Amino acid sequence: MANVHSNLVSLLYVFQMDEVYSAGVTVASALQKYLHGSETFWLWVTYLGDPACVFLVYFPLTYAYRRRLGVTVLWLALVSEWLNLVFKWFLFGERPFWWIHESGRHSDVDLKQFSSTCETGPGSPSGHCMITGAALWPVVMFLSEQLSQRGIQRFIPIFLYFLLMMGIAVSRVLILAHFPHQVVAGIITGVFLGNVLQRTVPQSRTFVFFALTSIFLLFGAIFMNWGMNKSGLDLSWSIHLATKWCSRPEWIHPETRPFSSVTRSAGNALGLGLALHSPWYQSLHGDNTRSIASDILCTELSTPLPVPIGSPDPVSSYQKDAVPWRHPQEKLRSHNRTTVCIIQPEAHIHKQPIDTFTFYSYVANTGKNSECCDDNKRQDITKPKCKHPQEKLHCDTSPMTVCILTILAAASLKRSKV
Ligand SMILES: O=P(O)(O)OC[C@H]1O[C@@H](O)[C@H](O)[C@@H](O)[C@@H]1O
Repeated sequence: MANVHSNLVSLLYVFQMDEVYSAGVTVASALQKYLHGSETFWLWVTYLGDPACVFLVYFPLTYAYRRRLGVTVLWLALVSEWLNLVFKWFLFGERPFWWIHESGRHSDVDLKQFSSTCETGPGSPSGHCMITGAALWPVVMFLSEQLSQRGIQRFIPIFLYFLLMMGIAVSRVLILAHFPHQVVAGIITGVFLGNVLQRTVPQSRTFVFFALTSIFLLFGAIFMNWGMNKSGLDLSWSIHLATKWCSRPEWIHPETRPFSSVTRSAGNALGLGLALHSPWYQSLHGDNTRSIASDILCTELSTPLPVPIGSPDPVSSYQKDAVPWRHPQEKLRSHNRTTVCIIQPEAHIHKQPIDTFTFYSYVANTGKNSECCDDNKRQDITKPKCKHPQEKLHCDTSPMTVCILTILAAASLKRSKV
């Protein structure tokens, strides 16, 4: 009886969600129609809302202005980015660019995809709205406090904040990355988190606190992922749908995969600890320009920490007209053997090289190009990693980063006699 009841509830839920998604598609279709011609502008707005922008642009800028404010922005960004992923794993939100195909609605509407459309994570709530919204909230509060003597002017930062948030929301719906209710949920959650978390910023905590936070974020997500997989939930469902319905394989970016954001949050927590505690950083403190430079460097260095995001080797750097090829079943026959398909497959049509991960996923999910390679059209490039000087640089990044961070951490611990 309980089973029948829960089945009825989930049926009702699916039915209602389909109604909501359907209404969302109508809104997206209207936006694409009325905002036709200004797509480049909206792609820029989407870029302004990208969580990556918080780490690489908003954080250094606010830090240069007020050290405390900068640290608050970074802390809020990394905590809300992690929470956003957890919400997404539990809420299973669809994205319009794949939902219209899966539901069969694509024949009723004429909708276009863009270069930023093909996000590979679940859609609910919007990370652009939630993470950027949370991270910028303390900036808004700070600015309106500064203007508190000037009467009505103190509302200008709040007005500009909501204008930006609305713009980001519209851009996400327009490019089919989100349904309207997902961006609204993102803004509400972002404002709420910004408000609550700004009171918990660990400005004067030890390096060990940041190291433990980093470990918690990384392993907490891995453990959660493992637990959900064990209980039968396939958390890569969104990656499969995104690669299946993205209209161009080169628009699927590995860095949008859910686990990339975990490594970024964990890396930034560690980077923040190092920035606040390393003697190297302390010696630069006081000189604003160099402080900013060292800050950006710390963030940049910590970003590619443990990076389980698939094959790193860019295709085009050593053989422009070839795409690495490995048939999913080929794995059974030849371990660690990568071959290059001399006939340029799908990527050639779009005149743009694509990376190995994207290509594998595209083939695995769409079944396209499966006839591309036969044995005499392949060139064996066993152990291709770091073959080209440019690739070497790329491949060497992670060990180098770990090495530098370890030295800095050791020096910092020695100095503080922990
Ligand atoms: O949920 P949204 O708005 O698509 O945004 C989330 C993702 O946006 C991507 O572009 C980022 O690279 C990810 O790290 C982030 O998690």
